[in-house]
Amino acid sequence: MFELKENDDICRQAQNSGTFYLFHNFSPFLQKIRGKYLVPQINATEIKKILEKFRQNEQRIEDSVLIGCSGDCLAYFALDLGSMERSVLESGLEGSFTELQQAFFQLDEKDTHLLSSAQALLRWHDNHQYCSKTGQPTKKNLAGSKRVCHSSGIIYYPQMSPVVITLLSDGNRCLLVRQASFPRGMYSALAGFCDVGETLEETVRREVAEEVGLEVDSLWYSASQHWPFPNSTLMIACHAMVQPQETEISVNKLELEAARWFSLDEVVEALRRDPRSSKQEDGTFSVCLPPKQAIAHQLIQEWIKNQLCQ
Ligand SMILES: NC(=O)c1ccc[n+]([C@@H]2O[C@H](COP(=O)([O-])OP(=O)(O)OC[C@H]3O[C@@H](n4cnc5c(N)ncnc54)[C@H](O)[C@@H]3O)[C@@H](O)[C@H]2O)c1
Ligand SMILES: [Mg+2]
Repeated sequence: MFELKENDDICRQAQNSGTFYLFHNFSPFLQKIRGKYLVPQINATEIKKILEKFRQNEQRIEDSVLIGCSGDCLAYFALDLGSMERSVLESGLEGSFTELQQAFFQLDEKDTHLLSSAQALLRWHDNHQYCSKTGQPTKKNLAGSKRVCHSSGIIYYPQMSPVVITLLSDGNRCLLVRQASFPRGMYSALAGFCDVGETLEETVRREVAEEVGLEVDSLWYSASQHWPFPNSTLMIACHAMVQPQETEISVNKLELEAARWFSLDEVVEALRRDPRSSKQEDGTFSVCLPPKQAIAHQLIQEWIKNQLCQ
């Protein structure tokens, strides 16, 4: 990856043997076969044919960005054809440009990872076309790993915002929260963006105090994931404990709609429930939890495992 990022000539060669994922205004090109989404992988020759068919300059392939590399050094690229007519492209390519969020939870792990990195990188380039100091256009290197303002020499690198997500426990129960924007009935672990200069531990303690008014006693790291919604974040997942005698919650209603402690049985039952069928006969929604693709799900699974091992 380093050579591909740093050397435009090597990257150009890799484009000729690489695999491309197409987007249109940040929506990936997908095919739906027997109810399942497939992510077509297109090679450089096919991309050039598509560009030729739609009377686009072959050079447009150089607008693509590098999003990864396979074990046997096959490079993956993403190309956004947003300036072209969407419906014409779709009928020519026999598939459709689908909102990432719509397909995300039905795709294979490798595809979700590549498509979310691709969308984040394409968005970053779209938002950084001008130097914020000089106002002059910036130019991307071939791989898309940076943009340079040739007037000031400033180099811009793609960024993600760090977010901590914490599953809080009092030893017997775990704390789950919901924002008004979550799907009905859905509860998740408590999340918050890192402030500049903060350590992850400080963010966990501050967010827990701000959102539910509790004091974290101890915490430990679990895992991380890139999360593309609504913008590119690096989710850093932690477990944390409060003292069992200090569990009274004070919900910050500006940030959360609700927060409460859940027993092991309640969590196990909620995890079994399909979020799509959590609506009850009286119109209310049963508690449901994030799907397996979200790191919150992994934290909850780990907590259950720990409780069962006690
Ligand atoms: N993958 C998962 O399992 C999972 C679960 C829960 C939340 N999340 C994600 O975590 C993210 C953060 O959670 P939250 O909304 O509770 O955060 P939060 O508690 O920090 O509240 C969001 C507010 O923080 C401010 N903010 C500070 N820095 C920001 C930045 N860089 N970008 C946007 N807003 C910023 C804004 O005022 C925003 O309204 C969300 O984007 C959400 O999608 C992911
Ligand atoms: Mg939050």
